[in-house]
Amino acid sequence: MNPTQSLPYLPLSKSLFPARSLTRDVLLVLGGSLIMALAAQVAIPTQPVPITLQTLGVLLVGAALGSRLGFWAMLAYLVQGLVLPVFAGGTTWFDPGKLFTAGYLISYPVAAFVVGWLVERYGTDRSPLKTFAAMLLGSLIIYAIGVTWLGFALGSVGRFSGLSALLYAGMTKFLLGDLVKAAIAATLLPMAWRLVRR
Ligand SMILES: O=C(O)CCCC[C@@H]1SC[C@@H]2NC(=O)N[C@@H]21
Repeated sequence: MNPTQSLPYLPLSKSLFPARSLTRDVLLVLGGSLIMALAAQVAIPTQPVPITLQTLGVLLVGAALGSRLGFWAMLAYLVQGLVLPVFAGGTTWFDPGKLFTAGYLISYPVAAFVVGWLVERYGTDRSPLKTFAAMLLGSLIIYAIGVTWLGFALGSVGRFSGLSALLYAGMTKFLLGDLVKAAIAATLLPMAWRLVRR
């Protein structure tokens, strides 16, 4: 049995396309990974970690696809990065900068799963405030994994210069942007639901 079957709320995509089929799921997963690839191209190349729209993409795709498909969409995105320039600023896994940003990328399936599960369990995407809170939790997961990885990566090349420098380079400088992204998601998702219910 599908473990998410008994959860009380449908994510947006399954409400729009209720007929279950493998084709629907594959198209949603590919669509989700395409949104990520596009979001990654909106990037400001700061060092060692760029500013990008990926976090907004992860959280929106996770909420709209639900836990299972959101997870698979992020996994598909990570696999595409082996051969296609789908990561920040048109890069692949073979870009040297991935030494520092791989932790963020690896966190995306986990964050999308958790945000999708919150939607399916509590209907968080129906309310701006709950969407905002779910986005912050998703971001926390991304930073927990991303910053930990970044610390080890900087250490491995002799560039680790203390916890506060690490937190600034890997998290603090992005926080204002994250609040804006969470606010955008908190506006878009409940608005989409209002349109769907018409
Ligand atoms: O190399 C990549 O494609 C991944 C880039 C990771 C960017 C991280 S995600 C969280 C934080 N917010 C941003 O805007 N940038 C960093």
